[in-house]
Amino acid sequence: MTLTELTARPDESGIDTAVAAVRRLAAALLAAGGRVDLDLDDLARRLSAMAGEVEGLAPELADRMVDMWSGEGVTRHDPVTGPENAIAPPLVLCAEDGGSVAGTVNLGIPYQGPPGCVHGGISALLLDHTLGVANAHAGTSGMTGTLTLRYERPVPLHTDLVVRGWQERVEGRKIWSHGTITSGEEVLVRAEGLFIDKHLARPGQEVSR
Ligand SMILES: CCCCC/C=C\C/C=C\C/C=C\C/C=C\CCCC(=O)SCCNC(=O)CCNC(=O)[C@H](O)C(C)(C)COP(=O)(O)OP(=O)(O)OC[C@H]1O[C@@H](n2cnc3c(N)ncnc32)[C@H](O)[C@@H]1OP(=O)(O)O
Repeated sequence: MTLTELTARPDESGIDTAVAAVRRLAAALLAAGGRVDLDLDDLARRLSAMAGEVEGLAPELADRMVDMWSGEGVTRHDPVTGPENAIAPPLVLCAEDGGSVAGTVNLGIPYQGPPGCVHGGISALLLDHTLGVANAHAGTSGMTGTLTLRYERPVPLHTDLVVRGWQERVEGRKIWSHGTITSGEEVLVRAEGLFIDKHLARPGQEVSR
């Protein structure tokens, strides 16, 4: 089966690799903690200088927003799949037979809630977005109205997890979608979402789908 990718796979050069380095640094700082044999004040100065260098190059926010939301932009900057977003794992979602979408992700300590486990809000974030992509894939999408999660088992860190979503049914402007996070055969989290077919205008464009 050839999997159709619905979200952006990170590029191996350019912005995606710079963002991947930032993601790695955030995880490394969290892993190291404050009691390391390193001049953290000096490190902070060097990192702040780098941040200032990039900030100084950024276009006007309004222009950047137009750029972000044009073309495939929707898949590049979001906090779940976006390779340009350092807080995204990032999750790559593919279409599956039967209309569902799914991707595998392995989450480290920046996403920790209970000891050694993924934070419940992170599970909700991954599922909210995955259901949204499943809706877009099915052809009728909208904004999340209500999202209900059932946390069946603790979600382990440092483990391959499959995040899956599919659209159940559409009635008028209401879209019901379901999803799961699984490890092997075991369902760890179940989600039910009620999305409302409403679309905000993308910056620089009329309302679009
Ligand atoms: C990267 C993110 C991109 C987001 C793009 C969005 C679209 C997708 C496009 C491409 C897809 C690609 C990727 C997308 C991936 C992820 C998507 C992320 C999703 C989000 O992250 S999105 C942010 C969180 N989300 C909000 O920020 C919503 C704030 N909220 C509102 O904007 C309104 O509140 C709204 C629109 C919900 C309703 O407003 P409205 O005025 O259109 O609705 P109205 O009153 O006409 O009700 C009509 C019928 O829906 C029922 N109803 C109303 N509200 C309900 C609710 N909350 N729950 C359950 N049922 C509800 C009524 O009870 C009535 O039912 P009935 O007809 O039976 O009486």
